[in-house]
Amino acid sequence: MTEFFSAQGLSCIRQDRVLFEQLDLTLNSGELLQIQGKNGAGKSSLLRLLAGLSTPDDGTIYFQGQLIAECLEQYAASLCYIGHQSGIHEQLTAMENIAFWRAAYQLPYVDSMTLLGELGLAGLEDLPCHMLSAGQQRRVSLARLWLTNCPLWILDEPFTALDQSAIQRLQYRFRQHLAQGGAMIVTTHQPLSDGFSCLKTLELSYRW
Ligand SMILES: Nc1ncnc2c1ncn2[C@@H]1O[C@H](COP(=O)(O)OP(=O)(O)OP(=O)(O)O)[C@@H](O)[C@H]1O
Repeated sequence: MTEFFSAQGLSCIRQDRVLFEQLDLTLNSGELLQIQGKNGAGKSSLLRLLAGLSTPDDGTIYFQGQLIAECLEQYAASLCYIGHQSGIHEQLTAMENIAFWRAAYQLPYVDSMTLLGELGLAGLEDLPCHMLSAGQQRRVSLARLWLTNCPLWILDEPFTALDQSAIQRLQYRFRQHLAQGGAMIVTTHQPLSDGFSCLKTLELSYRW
């Protein structure tokens, strides 16, 4: 059977420092890989490689049996990557950001008011996002996870700036995605709650 996602022999060098080398990982449908490590260990750098946003110094990455370097467009269409940056248009409202993502990614209709209400943003739908707090902006950014039908999610510190209720809601969404056969790779300094039966962890050690 074709593996869902795998990487072999990955190396990454930044400013003459080897962040990691000869790194292997595999991910199957329904699995969550949590990448942990100290500040500067190379977690975001690894995620950017896995998302196809940068090129490894060595090694190969496969998605559904194909080298991602050889199918980047198709890979990008299967991937929902949310990095440190919120990725929202700050001059636009939460409603307008959702409308933009729906149009850009040709996503099916969604009741944006209801979704924003579920995300705890009721009453704030029509404010430009630059007027929202950091946690509220993060919630708008993460609304994409309720819109997307991409099978692979790669999320860099998704819990940053979120309060406990938003973290719980987000972890519930993670479980839905995994139960539907999706897979995800996440960096977080926060422990995940119980209930992730298919949790793998990878500890990146800080190398000098
Ligand atoms: N584009 C780049 N050019 C040069 N150096 C970089 C680049 N990206 C990252 N680095 C360096 O690589 C190292 C690892 O950075 P990275 O952001 O991957 O760490 P991290 O584990 O995600 O850290 P944190 O937990 O603080 O987010 C850092 O020392 C950083 O300065």
